[in-house]
Amino acid sequence: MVVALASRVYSAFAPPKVEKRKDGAIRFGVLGAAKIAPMALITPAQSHPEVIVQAVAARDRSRAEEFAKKHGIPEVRNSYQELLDDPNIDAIFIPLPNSLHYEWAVRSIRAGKHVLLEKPSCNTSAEANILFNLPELTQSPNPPVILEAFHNRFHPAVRKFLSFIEPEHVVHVHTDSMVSWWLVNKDNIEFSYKMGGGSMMALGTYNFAMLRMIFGSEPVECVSCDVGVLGDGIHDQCDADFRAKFRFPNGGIGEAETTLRGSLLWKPSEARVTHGEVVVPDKSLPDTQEKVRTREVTLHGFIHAIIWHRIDVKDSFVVRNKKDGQPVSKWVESNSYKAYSFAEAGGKEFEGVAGEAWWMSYRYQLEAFVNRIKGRETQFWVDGQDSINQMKMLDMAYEKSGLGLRPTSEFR
Ligand SMILES: NC(=O)C1=CN([C@@H]2O[C@H](COP(=O)(O)OP(=O)(O)OC[C@H]3O[C@@H](n4cnc5c(N)ncnc54)[C@H](OP(=O)(O)O)[C@@H]3O)[C@@H](O)[C@H]2O)C=CC1
Ligand SMILES: O=C1OC[C@@H](O)[C@H](O)[C@H]1O
Repeated sequence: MVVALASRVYSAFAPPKVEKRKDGAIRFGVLGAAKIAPMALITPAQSHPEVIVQAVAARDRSRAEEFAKKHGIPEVRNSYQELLDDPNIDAIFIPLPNSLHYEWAVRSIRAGKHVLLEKPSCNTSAEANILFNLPELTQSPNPPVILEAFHNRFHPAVRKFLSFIEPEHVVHVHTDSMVSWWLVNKDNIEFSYKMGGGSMMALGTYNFAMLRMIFGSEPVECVSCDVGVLGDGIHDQCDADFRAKFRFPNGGIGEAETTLRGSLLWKPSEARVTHGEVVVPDKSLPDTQEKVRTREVTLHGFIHAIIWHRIDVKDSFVVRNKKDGQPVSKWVESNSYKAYSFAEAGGKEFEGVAGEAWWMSYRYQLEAFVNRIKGRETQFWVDGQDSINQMKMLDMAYEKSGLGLRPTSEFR
């Protein structure tokens, strides 16, 4: 197991470099010399024959030059806008602070570029509503493609996990995620209100997306949202951690908790789903008895599945008398699964979906993004309405927390 992990992670971060297609490769421009850009785009692009990271722009040219040199990016532009104005650039990657996502995504779309937009897509649902309903996105022919970079949703582990879930029967979900305290400095954008900071924006949004996918619906209410702040009087509009509870249309409760000041050692994120009782047909039983199943499904590692993940499915069965509910027999069936590739995930719905065990979620995401641009089929996607709904959930939680929404841009 340790050898497999080491080999997988090594290949994920140092992937085989493939030859780029002479015609039709997508040329990316990157806005900002952001920390996440190598992992989210530059490294995954190395193994994609149809992706070339062509240029980068930073607020300060020398910073962009240094970044370009370090990551083998051939061109540097003097400003973000200059990159958007370049006719040789097909797609823009936006790993800017959250408060700038909306403006630069709108500018990119208006410049006719495809957009890979870091999560969360915007600062508020009001921004998301405008962005994902831009008229350019439905133009014909060849509308630009925009994708909120919810990388983990493209990983086979998440898709396999979802395949065990029966959304209408879900009664409770627990999700947690963390970043160790030593990875996030208080001067980072995560703690700047003006930049759209907060643990829900940075990390909790993954928990929220899991809840939305598990219930297969949108929350009707944020029942509670308790936040912790640094308490230094400077960064206190940003949640350093939170615990929220949502009610979904079927009456089920989804809980999410996250911290940006977690323990020294990493704990994989976790989503634990409890189903209510379901009567399972069983012809071998007499008419006076019924078989009932309750299922618990847990995904350990829903954000960084490439490092390690495990899916546990525990089915508890009871055969009982219909008349008085008295149990006749009880047993538990437990199984664990992993899915680093769609081939490993198995099953009809994953047949033929591309991937390698060493692909990071970002690489799976890039595959889908390119396929969309090329008009090919994509098995999984995050569409504009999905991103708008995601922002609505974040709005709900921030409103409930008392911290208030992150600032909405005045750019139109
Ligand atoms: N998908 C994932 O796994 C992750 C996604 N993210 C997301 O990516 C985005 C960027 O995060 P991260 O890479 O950690 O952030 P960084 O702080 O490393 O990068 C942000 C970039 O934004 C640019 N920028 C422009 N204006 C400002 C400003 N006023 N203040 C600060 N920076 C500015 C800077 O570019 P310049 O070089 O031009 O100065 C900087 O390089 C966020 O939206 C975050 O949520 C973050 C971590 C993981
Ligand atoms: O987007 C993110 O995903 C992974 C986390 O480790 C990171 O802090 C967060 O911003």
